[in-house]
Amino acid sequence: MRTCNILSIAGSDPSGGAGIQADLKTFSALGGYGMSVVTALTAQSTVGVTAVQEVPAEFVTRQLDTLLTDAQVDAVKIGMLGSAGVVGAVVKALDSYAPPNVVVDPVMVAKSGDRLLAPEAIAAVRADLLPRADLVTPNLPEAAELLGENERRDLSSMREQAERLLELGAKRVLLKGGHLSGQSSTDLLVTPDGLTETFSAERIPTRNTHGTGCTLSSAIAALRPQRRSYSEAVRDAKDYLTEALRHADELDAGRGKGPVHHFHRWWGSEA
Ligand SMILES: Nc1ncnc2c1ncn2[C@@H]1O[C@H](COP(=O)(O)OP(=O)(O)O)[C@@H](O)[C@H]1O
Ligand SMILES: Cc1ncc(COP(=O)(O)O)c(N)n1
Repeated sequence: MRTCNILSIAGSDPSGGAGIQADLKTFSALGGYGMSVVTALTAQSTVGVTAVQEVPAEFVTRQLDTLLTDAQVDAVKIGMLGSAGVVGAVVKALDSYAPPNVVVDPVMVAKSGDRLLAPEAIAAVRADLLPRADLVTPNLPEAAELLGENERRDLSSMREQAERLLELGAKRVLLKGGHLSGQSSTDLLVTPDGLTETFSAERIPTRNTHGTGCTLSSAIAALRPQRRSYSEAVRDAKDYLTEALRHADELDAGRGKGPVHHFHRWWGSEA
């Protein structure tokens, strides 16, 4: 079988912990061939984001058209989009090229607290992008923003919120519970057939969680073409992320919230 092409449409993080850089490392670690369309440049370290330079929407379209008229992709991970114009450019490309396995991580705010999506672009993500997603992977604050509700922090509210997110049009929702406290870190996968699956992992005691969301969504995109279902891809992606978190303290990438460690020797070669 040929190696799967996995495309990341996301912003650049020079610290290498999140964004395009994390996505490409994840794709490689999991046996995919990584491609990338850059939507924004950030000036960013483990401490925070000091500036954002958007890529003009027309140039995002140019990147997508140039790539997708040539290459066939097996999955797409969508991360930071920045503005409503860029959301529109990505939506147009999804309609034109209909790539399979579209995983949307609706990135809004970095771990450092800096905004990565203009507030006025949230409506475009909700109305135009979610209905084109095979899977959307919000964290708890993003779920609340998309639903226009207050943030909830317990499992039964998470279940209700995940079901309401499905009504916005995504085919599946993985609501991530990394922002909860407790001994385990639990995410919920909800599909339109009414099935809810719980994915729980040991909570790793580290402050080095920069890029966990980017890594999880990229791992799902890389694994979905290599697995039988989203359920299997999410299970293995979460294992990969948990191990990347377990090894995060081995890195020294700055003074702030450090990145997770993409290191495939410990993850095995099954993928
Ligand atoms: N300390 C941790 N130990 C284990 N898993 C974690 C930890 N923190 C986050 N996760 C997992 O990382 C993924 C991303 O989590 P979350 O923090 O909710 O999203 P985001 O990075 O988008 O804010 C989820 O699968 C979550 O369960
Ligand atoms: C370019 C870019 N994309 C996404 C994130 C979110 O990652 P995190 O929530 O871990 O800070 C980020 N910080 N930078």
